[in-house]
Amino acid sequence: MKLRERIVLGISISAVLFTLLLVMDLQMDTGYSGQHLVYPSHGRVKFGGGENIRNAYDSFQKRFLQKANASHVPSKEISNSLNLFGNVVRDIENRPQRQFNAPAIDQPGQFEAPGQFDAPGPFDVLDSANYHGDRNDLNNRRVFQENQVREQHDNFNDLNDFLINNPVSAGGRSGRKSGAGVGGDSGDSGPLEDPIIVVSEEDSELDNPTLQDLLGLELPDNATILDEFHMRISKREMYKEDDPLVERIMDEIATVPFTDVVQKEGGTQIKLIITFDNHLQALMKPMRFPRDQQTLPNHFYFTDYERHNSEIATFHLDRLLGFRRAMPVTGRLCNITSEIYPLVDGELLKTFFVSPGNNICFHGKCSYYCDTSHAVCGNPDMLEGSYAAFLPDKSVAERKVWRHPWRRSYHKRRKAQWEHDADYCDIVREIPPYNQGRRLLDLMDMAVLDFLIGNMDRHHYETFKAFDNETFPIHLDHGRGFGRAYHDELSILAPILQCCLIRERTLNTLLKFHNGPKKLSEAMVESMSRDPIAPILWQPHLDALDRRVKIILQAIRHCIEVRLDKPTENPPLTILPTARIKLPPRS
Ligand SMILES: Nc1ncnc2c1ncn2[C@@H]1O[C@H](COP(=O)(O)OP(=O)(O)OP(=O)(O)O)[C@@H](O)[C@H]1O
Ligand SMILES: [Mn+2]
Repeated sequence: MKLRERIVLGISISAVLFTLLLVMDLQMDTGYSGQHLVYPSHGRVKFGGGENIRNAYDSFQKRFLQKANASHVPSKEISNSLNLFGNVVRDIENRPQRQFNAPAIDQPGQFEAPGQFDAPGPFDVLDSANYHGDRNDLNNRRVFQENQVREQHDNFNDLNDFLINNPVSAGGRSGRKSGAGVGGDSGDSGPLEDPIIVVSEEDSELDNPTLQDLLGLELPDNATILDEFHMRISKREMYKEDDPLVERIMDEIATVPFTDVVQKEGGTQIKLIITFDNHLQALMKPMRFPRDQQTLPNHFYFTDYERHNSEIATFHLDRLLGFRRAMPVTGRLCNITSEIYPLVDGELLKTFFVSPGNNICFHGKCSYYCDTSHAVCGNPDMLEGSYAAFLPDKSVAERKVWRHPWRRSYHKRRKAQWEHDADYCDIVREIPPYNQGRRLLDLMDMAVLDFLIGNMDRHHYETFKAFDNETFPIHLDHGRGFGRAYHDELSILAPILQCCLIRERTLNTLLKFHNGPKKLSEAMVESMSRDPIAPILWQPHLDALDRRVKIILQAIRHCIEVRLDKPTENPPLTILPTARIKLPPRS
């Protein structure tokens, strides 16, 4: 082939590959199928059609030319400019001894091993001069304490009334007469434009096929209990309420010997895929630091270490809230030397070492925190981790990946559209799959879950393809919750605050936990008490759960008051994250 022909061929292939890449990226918004979400330069969102080429170009500009916006993983350049690693090292040096993950073996008693995890009095850590959290949070702690003493219990009777009289069914939006039946206090008000509380069909048992039904799967003779669990995953939930398989799977994952350990490819932090003697598999995230260690004040949400206890606690929370959209997760203590080291090979094996303190460590390969100075270390070889039962293999049950409409920008200066567009929800409401059915309500549920745990890292979500669009979003990846016990991040509630929308059942559940007799924190302690590495949550995080339930209820109350033009005593909740000071201009 002549040189010219080769060049032409090369350019053609690049063009085809580039187009493919572009198409795949665009499809992410609609879960790899359906219509494309595109933003014209002004006005409302339109769907692919006549303007396809122009829109594709706009999207291309957004996604690629403004590259940092495109990914939830900050580039190396960003992390370097944050002096990320430097901060961590400094912080570890400054941290009081008792907070080390793996103290040298000649400091017995300092490691918070399961059973011995001596949940500190609520404020020990903060009272020490060495508090490593956000300084503002210290003030919040005082305010929260004072409020607790001063405040009378508000049982949100107005919301209860509204619940009884007002909800509209998910299919009934077209009528837009949702407020017509408003009774009680609000009986004199006119109809609402949009429903606030929606009765979803999820309570019904109808039309709830399982993966087994839809994929025509048969359980082989040697099937594991996890295979059985997978077959029963249904269109509306990962597992049925009180399904005995859930506890059985957690018990087995917590006790059965390992037979294989490999590192999970991709992702930002190290995760291991563990195979057990009974052929079950789990995704393991190792403990990084103790439960009372707050998010490092110099870390962004996307550079925060993941917390194994957050993965565990969030599974329990998801179940208590009645969502049942997460895979079972249990804690487990393992011996790195005898249970992991003999089973690993290749690149992972090369990263094992003994630290100067004689603890067994490894760091694996990943884009963050996978080097000697950020190794995972045992005490001296015992390591806590979270173990999430594996999802069905993608070859059995394919999943769709969706961009979360309220994802953050993952750029240290740029903002996401929802942060400066108060009407952002109106845009989302018109885009499939958010324009009908359950999906928008599911995002509200996800916001409830994320707000309660303080997770700011929900960039994508996944659904099972077999169930099409009228199915639950899988609740995955909760390693970044429970980092700041004295800060309630209202921006996580943006979907609820901007849409003024919540599923009736979720609101009922929140009211139930708020008014008791069992508070959410109590139900959580009870639910997590059987975990092998209980207690899972530091008391201030449990207190935060109860406090945040109330904030969500206040947000819904505020929505109703504004919609009904009622005088409101409550100031609006602001969704903007705490303003950060700016660097002064350089002369
Ligand atoms: N229980 C599970 N079983 C099988 N696969 C899982 C499970 N949990 C998560 N995954 C897959 O592994 C991927 C990475 O997991 P996860 O998001 O928890 O880790 P991560 O390091 O936080 O990744 P990222 O940094 O990309 O968000 C997920 O996108 C999901 O597809
Ligand atoms: Mn993640």
